Amino acid sequence: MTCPRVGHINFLNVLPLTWSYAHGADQGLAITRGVPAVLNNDIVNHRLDVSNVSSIIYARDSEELVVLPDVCVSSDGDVQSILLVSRKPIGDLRDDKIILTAKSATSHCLLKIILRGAYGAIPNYYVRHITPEDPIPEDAAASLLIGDDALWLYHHQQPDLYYYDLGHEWKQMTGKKMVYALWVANKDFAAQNPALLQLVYDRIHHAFQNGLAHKREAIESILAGKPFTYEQLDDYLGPTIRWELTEEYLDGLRTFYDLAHQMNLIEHIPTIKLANVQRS
Ligand SMILES: C=C(O[C@@H]1C=C(C(=O)O)C=C[C@H]1O)C(=O)O
Repeated sequence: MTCPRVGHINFLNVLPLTWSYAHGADQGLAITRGVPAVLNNDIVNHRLDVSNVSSIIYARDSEELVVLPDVCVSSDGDVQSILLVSRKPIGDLRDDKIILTAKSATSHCLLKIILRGAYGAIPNYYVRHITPEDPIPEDAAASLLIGDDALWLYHHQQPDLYYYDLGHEWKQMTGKKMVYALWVANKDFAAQNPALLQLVYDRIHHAFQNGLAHKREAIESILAGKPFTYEQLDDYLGPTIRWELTEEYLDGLRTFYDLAHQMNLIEHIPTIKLANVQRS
């Protein structure tokens, strides 16, 4: 049996899954680790069979993909790790230059929707590699960071800069939950390999449950190599980041797709097609 090729975004926001993969759940899976922008590209180009990807990618390629049920990366309000850091208050940004992290896709759209919809601003956006230690280049007014970079920045705020949590801003603007990442499978892989698809779904779904049951151990296992305290990660993983793709989260995702479409960020509003697996 060939191993399904599975992508894994190596951010702390999926630590329960990372921990489970390190404790046997990766058996029989060929796992590729990377940042969202790279894995987004890999799944669309058939270099992966299943991956967690930026949620906007499904809207851009929904004809080729199916969504795994029950798992996602989301928040109901504050997310801590999708952050706009700015030299001026958000309401004063107009046609300024804003740098977008090259790691992301969903947060780029989320920021454009929020700045246009809630603040009437249409800034000039540029995609670049940025580091949390020096987040806003000289020539720019603000920067957007995601993942562990943003979480670090969230905990190391400078008094002369302004910080905006986009999960918070989204909730304020729409009243909805927000889904940042989905697990998707290539449609051909799903159609031709139903047993392997079921295996990957079971593995990922159980791995989250198992990783969460070992939350303390999972956090302690990575503390030495990461610039966060136990308390910061305990708060981030669970109350803040959510992983259940329930109807309420799907509703938030549909609103995101609607608004992205209104702003011409996606060509059509996709119907969310769930993969045909036995739910566990
Ligand atoms: C919550 C987050 O969501 C991430 C944001 C993504 C994006 O902006 O494309 C992709 C995957 C998610 O894991 C985060 O960055 O911490």
